[in-house]
Amino acid sequence: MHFYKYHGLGNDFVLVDTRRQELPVAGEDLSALGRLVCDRHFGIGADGLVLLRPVDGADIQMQIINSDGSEPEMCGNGIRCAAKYLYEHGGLRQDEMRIATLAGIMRPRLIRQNGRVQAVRVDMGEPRLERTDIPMTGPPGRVVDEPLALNGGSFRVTAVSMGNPHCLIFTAHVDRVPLTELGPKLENHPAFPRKTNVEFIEVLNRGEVRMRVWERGAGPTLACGTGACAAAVGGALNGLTERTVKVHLPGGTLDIQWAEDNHVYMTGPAAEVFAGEYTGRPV
Ligand SMILES: N[C@H](CCC[C@H](N)C(=O)O)C(=O)O
Repeated sequence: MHFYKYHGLGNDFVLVDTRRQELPVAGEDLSALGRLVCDRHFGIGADGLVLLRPVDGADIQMQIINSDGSEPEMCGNGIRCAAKYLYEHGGLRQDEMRIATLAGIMRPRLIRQNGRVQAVRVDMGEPRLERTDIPMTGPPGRVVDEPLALNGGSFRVTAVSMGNPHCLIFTAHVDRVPLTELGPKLENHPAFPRKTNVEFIEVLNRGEVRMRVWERGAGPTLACGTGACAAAVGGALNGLTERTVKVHLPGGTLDIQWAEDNHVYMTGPAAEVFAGEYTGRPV
């Protein structure tokens, strides 16, 4: 199976264009393929598998498989990588693209200089704030600075969906958060019927935050695009930031704008690392 390896600020993906080849899976067992391909010892190694497929009503469809084999609705860093791949290798020589995902049609726009893709600005659509849309259990309404019981205590959380669920916790010192202890407990908290991504956010000023993320189905990653979008929305909802925010992650910085049209725009890089052939046994 021919693949490309990309990353968005260190959040890395194996990218497979299924228009040109069959997948080495029996019976579409994509979960098993995702787990194997993403394994950093028994496979290629990545936070996720990005599959590009033909589709009606958009330029292409992007399907994501997390490294634990689960299938999320959307992936922000992944869609920037997909857009760059499509322009440079995938035969889509256009700057504005429409990529169908389970979270709806996303609209990346390439920012090019000297023929190379320097960055990608993605219209990530509207945030979902209603509790049932996160989804999260509890009474109807938004989840903004609400107590969530954990470990015998409670955390003040804000919940935002960008098609995939995000549990945001604002903290004074993000470097002191025991991410590997709290991440899985919050990811699997019973209040989130479809689990959740978890973001710890330190507000530096009204235009900048620092963030660490524990991703649903992937664990700690160096960056999370949908998480950065959720953080900008959550910061504004809590009155802590403006609606245009620089989100500093361990892997780098994303520029997020929650615009007046209620769409969230994410701008950041995408990097091609290598191309290769997966010659392991089919799954
Ligand atoms: N693990 C995430 C999907 C990938 C999101 C992240 N890589 C991004 O850049 O948005 C989830 O299950 O919702």
